[in-house]
Amino acid sequence: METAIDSANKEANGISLSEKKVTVVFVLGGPGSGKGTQCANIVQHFGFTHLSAGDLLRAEIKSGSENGTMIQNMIKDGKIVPSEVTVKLLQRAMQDSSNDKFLIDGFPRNEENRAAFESVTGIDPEFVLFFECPEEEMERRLLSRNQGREDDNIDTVRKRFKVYMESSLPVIEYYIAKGKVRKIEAAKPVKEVFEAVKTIFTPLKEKELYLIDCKKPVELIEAAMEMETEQQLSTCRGAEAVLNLQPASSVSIAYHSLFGPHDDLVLLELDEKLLPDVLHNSLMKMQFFVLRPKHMPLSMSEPPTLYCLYRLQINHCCVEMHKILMRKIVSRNWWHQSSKWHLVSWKLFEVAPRIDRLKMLLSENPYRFDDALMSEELDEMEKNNTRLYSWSDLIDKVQASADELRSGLQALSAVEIDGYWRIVDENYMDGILNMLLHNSVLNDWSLNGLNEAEVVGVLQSDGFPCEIAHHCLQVYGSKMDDGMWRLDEKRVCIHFARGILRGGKIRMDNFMVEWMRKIPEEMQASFDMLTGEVLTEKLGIETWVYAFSVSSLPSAPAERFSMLFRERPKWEWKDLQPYIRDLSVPGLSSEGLLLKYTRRTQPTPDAEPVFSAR
Ligand SMILES: Nc1ncnc2c1ncn2[C@@H]1O[C@H](COP(=O)(O)OP(=O)(O)O)[C@@H](O)[C@H]1O
Ligand SMILES: O=c1ccn([C@@H]2O[C@H](COP(=O)(O)OP(=O)(O)O)[C@@H](O)[C@H]2O)c(=O)[nH]1
Repeated sequence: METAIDSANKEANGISLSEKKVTVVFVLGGPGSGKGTQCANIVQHFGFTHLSAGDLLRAEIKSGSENGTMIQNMIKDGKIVPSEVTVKLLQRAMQDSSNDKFLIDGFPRNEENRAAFESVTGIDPEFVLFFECPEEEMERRLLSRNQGREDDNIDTVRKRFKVYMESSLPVIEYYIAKGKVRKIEAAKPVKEVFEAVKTIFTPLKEKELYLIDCKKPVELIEAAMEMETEQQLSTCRGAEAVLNLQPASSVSIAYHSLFGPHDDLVLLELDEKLLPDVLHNSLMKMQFFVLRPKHMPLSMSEPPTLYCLYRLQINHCCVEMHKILMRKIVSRNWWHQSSKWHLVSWKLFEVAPRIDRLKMLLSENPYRFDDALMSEELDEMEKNNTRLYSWSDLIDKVQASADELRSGLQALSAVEIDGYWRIVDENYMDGILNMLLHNSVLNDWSLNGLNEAEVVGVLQSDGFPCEIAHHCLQVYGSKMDDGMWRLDEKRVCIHFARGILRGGKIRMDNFMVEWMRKIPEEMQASFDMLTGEVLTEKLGIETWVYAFSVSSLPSAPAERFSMLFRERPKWEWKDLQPYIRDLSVPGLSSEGLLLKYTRRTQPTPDAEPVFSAR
């Protein structure tokens, strides 16, 4: 019904459909599936205007229009009224309304309806709400609808079902292929059906969103932001889209029936706490699942990070992420049964792993001399209270695959002690390295041919735990083919340089003297070794040197560049390069990175280019 305010608006504004941005949701489903009933609920909760094509046609008959008799006969026969009539009625109703959100119920009923609406109004529906209901249930409902409708008799009902199967279902299939269909299991009680409907209409921001991490880590926060742009949810290519996800690309996937029979995917189950809800078909909980490409093996001994499901809660101003560990695999049959699940959209977005988080976690509680003393006595209680992380804790907390985590741990020189991954305190490492070097002099060991058992034995007798002694060899040396270890000149020299610079900025000449004094006699240090570790600065005629290690910088490019430009507003390429060469952003070359985050200037054509903040 047009309200007084509606008419006033129309008069004042003369709004035409093309001038206002209109949101349309098509509500489709067989006759008696409950479209009208649920539309009334949606109107109340979500502020849409309900336009029932059938009601508009019946009103047209009542109004005594010239088409009245034709429409009446068609309805009596369960046939579809010509598109031009229906589209005109719908168009007029939308124009006459001051609302801009419409539920169009019972239309388009065939391909011709759909094409005519699209070409006349230029409107593409936001999505299609599809009520799926068995025919017997629809028939039962129609025959007891009791609204005095001429077409709710068994003969016309059968004809309507036939028309629905032949003409209307293809329209639904058309929208399924476009990823626009949100299917509702409509044979349940009205209230339950509405619960499912509600989750579809609830604005994304208020919803808990569940993202799948397929093949590669997924940037959840960016993904969530992207999801807020509704248009981007519309492109959907089903399971193919997941399987073909290219690095650095993003794709929206609506979960729909095209997924179901896909042979390459299996469904994985997740947190046990959620299982009862899912199994009992509580539609509210249906967002929880994970797709796993079948060709990827799943090892249950290691949590399968590659295929984890993330739960995202978007509050007013912050985005919180929880990863839910999967605990069980659910059989494939379950997947097939899942066709009744309602539709959820995801956005996948590939990014580099979050290794910074690993550094942060392990730095909370580095392994120190005290730990070595108390390791034996540390009971479980204490271990739980101190921040220690096992492999599975890290897999759970760091957004990276198992391989990426492994190389991240290696880059941090982390070591597994008593089942927990630890970074060893620098002073402690300094102590053990010095002890090794001291023993090499005492025992006349060559730093190019260290016997593992002998070194570890001696270090143990000096009070270092066996794991730490092995770790020392690993961090500062490499194992040779003959099983002996050789200390790596560069790594040892860098270690001592870092130790000196921990005290702060120092004059270059003093630094060099002290550095040479510290390094073992057999080794040769050169300042080039410290690329990416130190920066120099001219103060008057003196050159000073200070620690600025690439390993202490964040791995996210934006943060990395901001830190670099905070350190120095201008960088020459030779200085900058060591600090960015490890950055990797899927889909972005190093040139691309520079373009994105720096401004390049070249005072004269043959001068070195200089990079500053964008
Ligand atoms: N979920 C439901 N369970 C039982 N009866 C229902 C349900 N939804 C609707 N009905 C009843 O079924 C009949 C058909 O519903 P209606 O909303 O008019 O369907 P449609 O608009 O799809 O033709 C109505 O009498 C309605 O009260
Ligand atoms: O776009 C439409 C919508 C309805 N109808 C006619 O109106 C009847 C009743 O449709 P309605 O959607 O009101 O009833 P339902 O199918 O939901 O029971 C249909 O059988 C058709 O004959 C039509 O021709 N075009």
